[in-house]
This record gives sequence, structure tokens and C-alpha cells, in this order.
Amino acid sequence: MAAALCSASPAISAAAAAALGAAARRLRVRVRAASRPYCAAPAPPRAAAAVGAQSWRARRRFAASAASMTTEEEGAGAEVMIPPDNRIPATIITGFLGSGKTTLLNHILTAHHGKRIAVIENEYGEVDIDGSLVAAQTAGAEDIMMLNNGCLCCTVRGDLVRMIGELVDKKKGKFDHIIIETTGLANPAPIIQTFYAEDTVFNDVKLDGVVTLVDAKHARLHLDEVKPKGIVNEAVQQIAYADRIIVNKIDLVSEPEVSSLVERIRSMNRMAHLKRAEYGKVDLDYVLGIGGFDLERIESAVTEESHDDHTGHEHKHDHEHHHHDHHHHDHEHKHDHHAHDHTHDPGVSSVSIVCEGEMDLEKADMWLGNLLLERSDDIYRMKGLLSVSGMPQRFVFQGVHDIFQGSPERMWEPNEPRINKIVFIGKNLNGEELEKGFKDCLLKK
Ligand SMILES: Nc1nc2c(ncn2[C@@H]2O[C@H](COP(=O)(O)OP(=O)(O)OP(=O)(O)O)[C@@H](O)[C@H]2O)c(=O)[nH]1
Repeated sequence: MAAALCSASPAISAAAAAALGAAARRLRVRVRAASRPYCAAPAPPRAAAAVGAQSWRARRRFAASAASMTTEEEGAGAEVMIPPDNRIPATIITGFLGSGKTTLLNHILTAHHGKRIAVIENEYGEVDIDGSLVAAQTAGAEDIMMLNNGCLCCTVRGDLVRMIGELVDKKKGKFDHIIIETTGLANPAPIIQTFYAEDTVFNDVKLDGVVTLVDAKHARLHLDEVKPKGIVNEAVQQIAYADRIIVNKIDLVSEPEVSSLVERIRSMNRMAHLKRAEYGKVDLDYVLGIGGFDLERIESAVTEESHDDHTGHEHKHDHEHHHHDHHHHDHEHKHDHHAHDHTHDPGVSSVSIVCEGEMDLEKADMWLGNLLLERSDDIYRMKGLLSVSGMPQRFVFQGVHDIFQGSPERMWEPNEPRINKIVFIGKNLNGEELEKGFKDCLLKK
């Protein structure tokens, strides 16, 4: 694994104190946490002290903490309570061996976007400065660091934490974005979790998004591969965790082949945006600056729009559609005729639920906590947006297995329908049960 800095232009605007303050006010939850509290940011500013204190006491209770945040806000003003999140964004690029990760990275590094990008490479096997680092140097890399190589998902996660820490300590102000390229054989879950579970990372760096490259020619083979019991199929996992999917190498296959692959991918992950590409050529704002809480796909699951190739900008909210209570499961969707076709992808699917009404945050917190206690192995990822009783902001949360984290986000617009959404991606999901659990957390009228 190695890191390189690629320079281009503006400075990081974040004042360190503000970033830490913001981090202190974002609450994290780890269901199977040890006794140590997980909100270990330095003492928060006075206005947020109550929130910070509550989150220290109750790891699984974003409800109580957020409620107190609202109360404070009524007197202090929303700007005081929810400062901008100035942490450095980090993007994870994952995808099976040879799917085009390095090609995409080169595309990003050599494009004109004005961002200075620090790259963390995870090479499996021999230490290898590959094409991306060469590109980084060509594009003006300031520094290259070599670390122990090995599989990022298991042996060198500590190295990842140290490396990010080092980048932040020594290079802060010299880069605006971190990109981590994983090995093709990595399960990205532990890497994603690093951004929530490691205080030193969480305070300074936020996960911007997970970009998964899919090799249009070979993906089927990898997805179909039956693994011994207990061994995960990395290709499936990489799709399940994605925020953005790039079906790459479409020049090598026919259109019907791509379409059927796209449909299969959609059945596993309805939350991610998906684009087709050759040589990783996508608009950069498709992969950088995603923002952790992009929930547009949840809408599209409801609106039944085209299954194909959305970009963040093409896909506008249509609030007309929010008026339906809806639970969506790929196996129950309009493609019912496919319901039992998916014998491969061992039960990996997504369930999305959208409903109107006000949430009881305390109840939702309990429900999610208990659900993850029982099912965290199967629930790979979840994201949600809540309309919370008495809270003027949208409350957003996301989780990766047994870690979930939530915080108030922007204010609700005056005429914006107050809806609640949640998406689960995982194995053996029971849509009805999840929907019932979620809706039971609504305040009864
Ligand atoms: N035909 C075709 N070849 C591509 C495309 N994208 C990438 N390649 C080629 O596929 C090969 C593998 O691409 P890489 O970018 O190295 O893939 P990777 O995912 O980084 O590979 P690993 O690091 O081994 O996991 C290279 O020879 C690329 O030039 C594409 O869209 N079409």
C-alpha cells in the first residue's frame, strides 16, 4: 500500500477546530460496542456540549441526543448547532481484479478538476508502484509513501488508519480529497467501517462514497462463483456496498449482455447510481463529491423510473411520488417474473421503504439497534432519512453492519413533503418484516 499526493489547486477551507466540533456533534453508534464510548472527539464547543455528553453516555441512542440538539437549537439557532462538515472527503474505489480501478484512478488524476488528491493504494502481493502512481507523479505528486503491503481488509487496516492520520497531520492543507483504491480481492466492509469506527479517522475524514467498478465482460463469472460456506463472494460484496457503480469495459460486450448485467446489479443494490463506461470515463462529479447521504435512488425505487444509467444530476426528486407509502423489494418489484431467478448472488438484495409521517426517533433508534444486534452479519449497508417529530432538520443516518451513525442534516424546505426513507442492502432480507418494523416507529396519530 502506498500513498501519493497529487497537487493542483485551492486550499482546504476547514479550520481544524470547526471540523472537530462538527465531528463531535455527529453521533456514532456501534451496536456491539465494547464499554468504550465511540464519540471520542475532543471537548465540543459549549453549544454542543449537551449533545456530546449524551452521545458519550448512550452509544445506541441517537434519538435522545438528537432530541436535545433540537431543543438547544430552538434557542441558539440552527447554524450554531449544525456547522458545516469540513472534514476531508474520502472515496473508496473498489471492484474485482482487472475491472478498471487503476484506469479510473488515472482518469481522475489526470483530469482538470482543481482538486488535490491524496491516493492510498492497496496492492496485494509485491510492493508495486503501478500506473496510478506514475500518473500521480506525472500530475505533480508531492509525496509517495510506501507501507506494508497486504490485504487492506484484514492485515493492514491499522496501516490505513495510521496513513490517514499521517496524511492529516503532516499534509493537511496540501490536499482536498483522499482516494483509496482497494485490491480486487478485498471485501470493502472493513474499510468502510474504518471511517466510522476509528475516532482518529472519523474526526478528520468523512467517507464521501464507495465507487465500484464492474467488468462488463467478466462480472457474471465472478458473481456466479460459488464460494465455500462462510466465504464471501467479494464481487457480490463490492456491488452491495457501492454508492456509485460503473459498469466498465462495455466495448467488449453486446448491448443485451450489458443490459442483463445491469438488471442483475440493480437487483442487488437499488441504492447506488449506475453508469456504463469505457476505460472508466465518467464525469468526475459522478465519483467525487458524492456526499455520504445521497438517497436519490430510494426515490427512484419508488417512482419506478428507468433502471439505467443515472447520474446525480440527471436524477431530480419528484415530490409527487412521495405521497405513496411504499416498500420495495427487488424480488417483489415489477420484475416479479424474475423473483425466483436469482439463485446466484446468494440472497443479496435491497429493500427500500418510503412512508409519510413523523418518526419517533427514540423508537427508531431502539428498533435499528435491536435489528442490527440480531442481523448485522446479513445487513451489509443501510441508509435512511427521517422526518423526526419536533426536529426542523432532516435526520440522516447510515450503517455498515453493526455500526450506524446518524445526525441532523439540512433544514426541511417549507413545502417539502416530510417523508421517511430507508434502504437496506444485504442477505436474506424480509421486506414485510422490515417495513412493519420501520412503520411501527412512526408516531401514532
Ligand atoms: N477494452 C477495455 N479495456 C479496459 C477498459 N478499462 C480498462 N481496461 C483495461 O483493462 C486492464 C485492467 O485495468 P486496470 O485499470 O488495471 O484494472 P484494475 O481494476 O486496477 O486491476 P487490478 O489492480 O489488477 O485489480 C488494463 O489493461 C486496462 O487498460 C475498458 O473499458 N475497455
